[in-house]
Order: sequence, then structure tokens, then C-alpha cells
Amino acid sequence: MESESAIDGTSLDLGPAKAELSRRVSSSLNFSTSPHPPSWPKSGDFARAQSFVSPKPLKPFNTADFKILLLENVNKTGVDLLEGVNYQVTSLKSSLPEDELIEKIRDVQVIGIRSKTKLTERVLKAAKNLIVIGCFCIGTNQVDLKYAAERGIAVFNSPFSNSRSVAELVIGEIIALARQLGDRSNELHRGTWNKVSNGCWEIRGKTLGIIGYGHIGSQLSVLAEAFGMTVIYYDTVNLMALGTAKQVPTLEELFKAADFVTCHVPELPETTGMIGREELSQMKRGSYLINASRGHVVDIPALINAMRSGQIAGAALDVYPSEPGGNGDYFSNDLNPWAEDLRRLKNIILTPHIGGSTEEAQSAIGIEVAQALIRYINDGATLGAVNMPEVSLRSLTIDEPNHVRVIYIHRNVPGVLKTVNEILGDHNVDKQMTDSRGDVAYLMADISDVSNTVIKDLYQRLEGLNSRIMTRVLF
Ligand SMILES: NC(=O)c1ccc[n+]([C@@H]2O[C@H](COP(=O)([O-])OP(=O)(O)OC[C@H]3O[C@@H](n4cnc5c(N)ncnc54)[C@H](O)[C@@H]3O)[C@@H](O)[C@H]2O)c1
Ligand SMILES: O=C(O)CC[C@@H](O)C(=O)O
Repeated sequence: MESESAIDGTSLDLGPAKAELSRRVSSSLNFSTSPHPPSWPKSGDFARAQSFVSPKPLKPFNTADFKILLLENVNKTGVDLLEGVNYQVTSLKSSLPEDELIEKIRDVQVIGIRSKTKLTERVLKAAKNLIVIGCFCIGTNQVDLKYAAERGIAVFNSPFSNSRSVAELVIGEIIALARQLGDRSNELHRGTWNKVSNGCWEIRGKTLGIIGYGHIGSQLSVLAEAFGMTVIYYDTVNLMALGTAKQVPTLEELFKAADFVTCHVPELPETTGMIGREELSQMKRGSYLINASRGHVVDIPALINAMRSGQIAGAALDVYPSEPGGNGDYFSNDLNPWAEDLRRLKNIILTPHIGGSTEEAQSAIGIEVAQALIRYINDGATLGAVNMPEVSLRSLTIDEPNHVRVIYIHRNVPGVLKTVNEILGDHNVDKQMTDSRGDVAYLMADISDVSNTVIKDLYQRLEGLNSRIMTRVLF
């Protein structure tokens, strides 16, 4: 394939191996100030240059141009993988205030976050170069997924790498609440010996009610049965029970029977305030509540009242309606008027959203999400994306001169494929795949025997279509 201009590997100060990499990726077209992202290096052997062709004058490819901003202390496994592909990675320990985030996001093609960074429409509007978001966690409620899809920005997460960690935390909390461990420990920290058995229980033979029987809920079900608990669960979907667990048809039925109720639902309009005054009153007197899902699921003032009255004997909260961006002071009454009342309650375990915070989970999440980002950036594969149709073609390799992968993200309207195929149809299309999800469709086509001039022409014609959201050409 003809090359616009070669990269000067030595100027990158990358050492011999990376100088070789830079030489090999030199046949690329580079980005300019257009909203389209720049050329990307290939993962692994860095075999193939991949570019966003800009209608502006072409510039030499430079791997150091590719910017990834990682927030909230993404695990080293993920940072290492991304740096290993020679992207320019900036990794920060905490999230950023919105205005600072807007400043920083303008410049990057990729952002990696956890649960604290809110990628709202306002923030994403500023992200002119962004092509992909990595949520290094399970939850994706912090991202405006619909708006991102409308802008052609793919979002990936790690759907189950921390499920076991959350399930283990909840098992620990069930025992800790049943035995009032938090209170006994706090008392002795303060020098008070208070040996009591009143209101302390074994968990064997008790009933656990799980709301949301997904990755975490079902994992927890198995662990709880191993402790001799009876498990019932409520889910909006009919799901196969593990062990001898039983699905119940209504929340009321679950509340009536459960000694411990634990929430494992996503943040959705339907799950907001799902556990409030009415629901707490339906629970067994002296039962326990655990929430390690999302902060808006439980109405905290209602919980405070239910605990004061003895209706609820103990609770564990790992998540809160508003959480700080980093470690430090929290629970000021300004932010949460109920904070002081909550802290004063007996037998309540308050943890700072650490359900998934184990070495094992964070390391696995780092690898999983970084690999998804690399696959998307380098090959355009959307497998596992949470807001885009899942489309994939084989990985691109070095032995394919004069070959281009065209990715055309477009609005899902009638007649687009006909028009696109009129553009691609003059060339040798080896393989093509397309799929849609809601209003957005994703097309990938591998085309052989094309020159840079043809690539540029294909790009410009696709960019000119009304249906276009984003066009990428990888070669
Ligand atoms: N505390 C933490 O650190 C931590 C860690 C991981 C996940 N989470 C939270 O836990 C949530 C659950 O995680 P998961 O991996 O089990 O998710 P999942 O998607 O595998 O399971 C969620 C389940 O909830 C069900 N559900 C949805 N709406 C419901 C409703 N209205 N009523 C009853 N069931 C409903 C779904 O059908 C699904 O089976 C995540 O969305 C995330 O917000 C928190
Ligand atoms: O690590 C985090 O910040 C989020 C953990 C958890 O809530 C998740 O959604 O995976």
C-alpha cells in the first residue's frame, strides 16, 4: 500500500523494538483537527496501521498521538496492556470535577472510568475526538449510553469480573449483621467489654431473599446455600434456580419470607426507590437489609425510620445516592441531610462502595476492559459493547497489503445499505457484516486491492452520506 509519509521511529524515543513498530505502522493516514480520531497502532505485533482518514492534508502517523485518559485508579493490568500497545496513556487516581473533565475529554480518543465519573450528554458533547469508553466495572449507569451510541461512541464494561467479590462481601455482611459484629468491635475499640447473645443469630436455617438474580445474585445464592441458608429470589426475568433456590413471583412474597433481603439490581428508573417505606414495612420484623447495588435503590430516610422502630434489625450499605469522586471526607449533612442519623444507628455496616474492590476483581477487570478497547480501536470489533450492535470480523494482520477495513456507523434508516453498497460495490469486498441496535447500525467491510487514493475516496463518499454517524477506515 502506498504510504503518504513514513514515521521517523527514532524521533519517538521508543527503543529498537518500538522503532520497528513505528516503521511498520508508517503506511497510515493521520488525523487532523476534524472530529474524527487519529490513526491507531495495531495490538500485539503492531502489524498494521489503522487510520481515520481526514479530508484535511495527511500527516505522518505517530503512535504517541493516541491519547487515552484513565480515571479512578484503573488497575495496573489494564494500564500495562494499553501502554504495551503504545497508546499515550494518562492514568489518574480519582475522577474529575465536571468542568475539568470537559476540558480533558476534548483531547482524547479513549476514556476509561469506573463508577464515579459521570459521562453525561454535556460532557460527551465536548468529547470531539472520542470513539470509545471503557467502564472498568460492571455498572454503566454513569454513562449516557444512548447519546454515546448516537455519536458513534462505543461503550464496553466488564460484566462479571467482580461478581464473586461482591457475593463474598455480602456473605460476610450477613454474618456480621446476624452477630452484631460491627457494634461489638466498635465498643471494644472504645474500651467497652459487652458480651451479649441477645438478638445474635446463626445464619444456618435462615432465609435469604435476593432481589435481582443475575451474575451477583446467583453467585451469592450458591454461597448462601453452602452456609445452610434457604434461598428465594425475585427477578423480572424467569431465571433458572441454582441449587435448591426458588424464584418467587412477587416482591411481597420475598419480603414476607426473608430474614435477610439483599439487592442486586441495576440502576434503572424501575429500581430507583425500589425499597422504600412501604416495602420495609412488608419485611419481617427484625429482618436485615443489604444494598450493594446502586445508591438510589434504597430510600435511606425510610431505612433510618425502619431501623429506629426495630422493624429492621440491621443493615449494610455499600452504595449511596451521591458518592464522592475520590477518597477523603464524606457524609457531610450538606450533601446528605440524613447522614448524621444514619451514622448513629446501631448494627449498620457502612462501606465506601468496595463490593468489587479486591485485587482479583480489579486485575481481571483491567485485563478484560483493556482487551475490549484494543479490539475495538485496532479491529473495530464491537463484541461485548453495551450500546452498539455486536459486529466482528477476523483480526487484521500484517500480510494484507492493499487491504482496508471500512467501518461505517450510521443511523438505522431505510435504504442505507443500498447506498453504501453502491459506494463499496466497485471494489473487491472480501467480507461484510452489519447489524443494528435501536437507532444505530454498525457496518464492517473488508476490501482488498485498494490504493490510498481509493481509501480516501471511499472515506469521503461515506462521510458525505446523510445517515453517517462515524466513518473509520483501518488499513
Ligand atoms: N457494590 C459494588 O461494588 C458493585 C459491584 C458490582 C456491581 N454492582 C451493582 O450490582 C448490580 C447487579 O450486578 P450483576 O452483575 O448481578 O448484574 P446482572 O445484570 O447480572 O443482574 C441484574 C439482575 O437484576 C434483574 N433486574 C433488573 N431489573 C429488576 C427489577 N426491577 N426487579 C428485579 N430484578 C430486576 C435483571 O433481570 C438481572 O437478572 C450492577 O448493575 C451494579 O450496579 C455493585
Ligand atoms: O469499581 C467501581 O467503582 C464500581 C464497582 C461496581 O459498582 C461496579 O459497577 O462494578
